[in-house]
Amino acid sequence: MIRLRNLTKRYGDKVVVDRLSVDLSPGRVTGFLGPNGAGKSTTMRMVLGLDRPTAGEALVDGRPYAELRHPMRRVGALLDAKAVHPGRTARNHLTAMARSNGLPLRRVGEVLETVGLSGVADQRAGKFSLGMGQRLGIAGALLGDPEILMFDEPVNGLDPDGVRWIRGLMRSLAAEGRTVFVSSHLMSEMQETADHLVVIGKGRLIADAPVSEVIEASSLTAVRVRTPQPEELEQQLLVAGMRVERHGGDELIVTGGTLDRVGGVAHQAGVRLNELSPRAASLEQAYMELTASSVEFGAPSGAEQAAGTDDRERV
Ligand SMILES: Nc1ncnc2c1ncn2[C@@H]1O[C@H](COP(=O)(O)OP(=O)(O)OP(=O)(O)O)[C@@H](O)[C@H]1O
Repeated sequence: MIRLRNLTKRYGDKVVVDRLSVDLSPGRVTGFLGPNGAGKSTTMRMVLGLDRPTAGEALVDGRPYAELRHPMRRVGALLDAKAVHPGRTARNHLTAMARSNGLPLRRVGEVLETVGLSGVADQRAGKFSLGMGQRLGIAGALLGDPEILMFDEPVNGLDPDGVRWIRGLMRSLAAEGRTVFVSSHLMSEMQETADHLVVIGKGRLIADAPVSEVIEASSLTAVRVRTPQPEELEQQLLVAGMRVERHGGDELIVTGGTLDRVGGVAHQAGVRLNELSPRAASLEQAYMELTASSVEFGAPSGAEQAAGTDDRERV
């Protein structure tokens, strides 16, 4: 378990991570999302003791990383896949890591197998493609067979096959009861891979919730209803505080209410329904709304203009 308590990092005047308090639980993949510069890498670096918090703390199994007796057996991380000596072979790189951390050398062969690099284990890492480099970085993270894994943008630059492989790997690590914490900018990928999300913007917590809740909270998540009595139902839904759009003769698109609530209102009003179905927003749409006011770099998006600034309160 990773526990962040009021974790704060300042560089000069700039607050990069701002009083972040989150628990990352075992047995699930937690996606770590936020616009460029939001503070994701800095947070991960503080968990690993690579950056010192200005205030607050990042605890691994109740202790700061620096106080762990066998850190690589507790936490494995991929932060920068390029942090490998280019002249070393994959096997030598992992062997050196295993030796310096007191890990059994048999793990080298095992993790090379897990990441699919056994066939190129004796080639120099400097000659590796981006995807092979990522796999080698992941092998390093797995070397100590740790309960906690952190991956900073692990699918960066991977082909679809590699992306699918990483998804399967993370799911299986979580299914084994491990804590998996992964940052990514690929929302469709996170929607497939993560169980839970931590979203930050400008260093602050915006959301800490299951993926399904983040999506449900989007204003674009709606309920589609078809009824032969659209006027009557619209009236009752408006009275119940929901928003209704009429589409065609018998179709209503309802926002601001769950499937159950819409069904309940129809039932109470004695309105017959021919269809009652969810229209889920994508995680990307939900994310764009949530972070609209936290994007530091880049042009404002359509979602930002549409979403206003209060949406982050909803999750
Ligand atoms: N050593 C440093 N000195 C000064 N500022 C830094 C340092 N490291 C990071 N920052 C600043 O902290 C902010 C957060 O950076 P960080 O890399 O943690 O964000 P991120 O969410 O991982 O971004 P990205 O998605 O672009 O990787 C940025 O504005 C960055 O410029």
